[in-house]
Amino acid sequence: TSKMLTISQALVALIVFLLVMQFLNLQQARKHLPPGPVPLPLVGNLLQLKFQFHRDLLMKLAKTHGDIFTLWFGRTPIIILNGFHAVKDGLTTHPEDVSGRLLSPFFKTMAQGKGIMLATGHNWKRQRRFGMMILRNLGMGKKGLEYRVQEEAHHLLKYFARKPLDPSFYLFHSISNVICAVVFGYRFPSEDENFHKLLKSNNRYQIHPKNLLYEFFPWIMDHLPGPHKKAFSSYEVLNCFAREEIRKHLERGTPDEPEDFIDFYLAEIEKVSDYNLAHSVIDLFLGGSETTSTTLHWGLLYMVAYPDIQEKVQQELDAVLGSSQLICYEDRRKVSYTNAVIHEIQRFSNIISVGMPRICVRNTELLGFPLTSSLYDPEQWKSPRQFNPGHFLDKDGNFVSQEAFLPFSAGHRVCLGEHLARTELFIFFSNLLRAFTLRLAEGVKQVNIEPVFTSTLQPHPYRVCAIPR
Ligand code: HEM
Repeated sequence: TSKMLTISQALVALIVFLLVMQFLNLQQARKHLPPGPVPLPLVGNLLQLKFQFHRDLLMKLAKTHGDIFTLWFGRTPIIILNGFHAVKDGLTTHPEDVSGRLLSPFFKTMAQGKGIMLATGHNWKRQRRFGMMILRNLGMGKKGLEYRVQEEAHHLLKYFARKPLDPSFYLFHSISNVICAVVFGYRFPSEDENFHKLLKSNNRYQIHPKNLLYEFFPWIMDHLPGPHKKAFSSYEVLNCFAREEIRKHLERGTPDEPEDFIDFYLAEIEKVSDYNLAHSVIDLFLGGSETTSTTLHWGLLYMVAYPDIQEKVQQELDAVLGSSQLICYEDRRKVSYTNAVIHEIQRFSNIISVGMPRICVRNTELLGFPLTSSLYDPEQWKSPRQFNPGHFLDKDGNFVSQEAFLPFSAGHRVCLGEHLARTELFIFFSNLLRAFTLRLAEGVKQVNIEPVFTSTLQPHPYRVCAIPR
């Protein structure tokens, strides 16, 4: 036993030695990076962060360490940019340098660096340029993007006439249908079984704290059950669906006038040698569904919480747009107050409170770059923690845009769907408020405007009565 003891003592001593060495190495590495809390061996700052990136905690750390600070994700340093100036400078001063995406084991297994959102370097550039060109081409013509949005808004009004309801599913359904129409060329009826499968897959694709285990031990977790397996199988459902749609498009051949994203892509396939289409399709579906519908979900809740603001929007819409005119995105210029309210909904809900990680492509010691939003920067907004459409109005009530309004991020990877998202927000919101007055469902006394922290910030579930006007 004394021999055993010495072996185990030697093991313990070795482990302690390695931990101390790692601690010292970390201290050495920290000297070349922005300041930040002291990292521990193995976990870095993950214990202090409670294994998540929480907006308020990050903003608190910025108060102590400055607007550019370093956190350690295990042995990987991650630079956090906080507030307008740090975010803007960090993403736009050398935009090319920070245009990489952190391809962690979890995301690597999922998308293999293909498509747009999780790709880096040459492949990303080509897929992104291609995606943007197609969306621009689809924007033109009678069946263009705006037409699709108007069509979906029209369907949504029918659902809202049933009351009281939890609006989240209907919003999500309509917004994903816009993407389906754009990408696949058709919309799904609400009862379609395939569509429900797709929507369910979208919900599961989230960065679950438990998936962190996969980031550290992918080779072990590959053989164990857990939320990572669910996320992978959901992604596979989307992947199969996308591939099946591509097959159908190939079978029927490309029409002379391409009608949807897949048509355009296939018409160009000879010019783009490799096959990233399925992943680009998934990126548009994932990037374009939950984001916009969650923003609208917040918007309706704020209207219930602030009925005087709701009434002012309705008065403006009635006076300027009338009760039956088809609402176009261009109309936003005529309704300053409504436009300001929509911007304030995006600012205040701050749904992507910690942005998508970037990596430096020039620096060999790649750094991650999640960033807290500039939307709550006290130096940029009069009352950052209050819902106040005045943030976007001058003293005469005209709409004014604000530099610090960066919900779609900035630089070379700025959101690809920004124009579509803005069109959707305006057309959906104006149509809903023109048609209905929103009130809390009977018996519900309180409105909770605090967020639930998931991958995007979500409102707590609520039910509204949509009273036809
Ligand atoms: C309110 C709605 C939306 C918000 C707040 C939003 C926000 C964002 C943000 C913050 C990023 C990360 C940019 C970065 O890396 O810095 C992003 C990327 C992206 N978004 Fe959106 N988005 C919205 C709607 C959409 C829509 C409708 C689409 C689809 C057409 C879309 C497609 C994408 C894609 C493909 C990317 C990846 C771009 C790249 O990595 O190059 N988004 N979005």
